[in-house]
Amino acid sequence: MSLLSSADIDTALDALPGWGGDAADIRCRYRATDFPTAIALVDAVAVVAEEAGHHPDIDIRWREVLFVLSTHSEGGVTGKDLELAARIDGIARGMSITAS
Ligand SMILES: C[C@H](O)[C@H](O)[C@H]1CNC2=NC(N)=NC(=O)C2=N1
Repeated sequence: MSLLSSADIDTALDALPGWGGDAADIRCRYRATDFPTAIALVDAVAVVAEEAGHHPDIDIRWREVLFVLSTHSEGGVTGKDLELAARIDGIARGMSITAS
């Protein structure tokens, strides 16, 4: 997949509240009610990431989880990252977890 411009990324991220980024990577920090729920979010994301063969960088701090996506082979953001961001957003919504 080819690299996306900052303008393309901004437009796509309008549909994903809480997500932001630039041509280098896209990111969102979610805040769960507690630590086990944050880990459950990471666990659910791990399943779809493994299926997709595309894996977020994840920073877990108590009940907050930061997901950072980029396509390493391309050196920036591609459609794969937008697809995974949309999947993560859907999982978080399903668990009633919102961006912090
Ligand atoms: C061979 C394998 O599919 C690649 O190394 C994948 C693994 N997961 C990945 N994840 C992310 N976020 N970016 C990549 O470029 C990437 N490459």
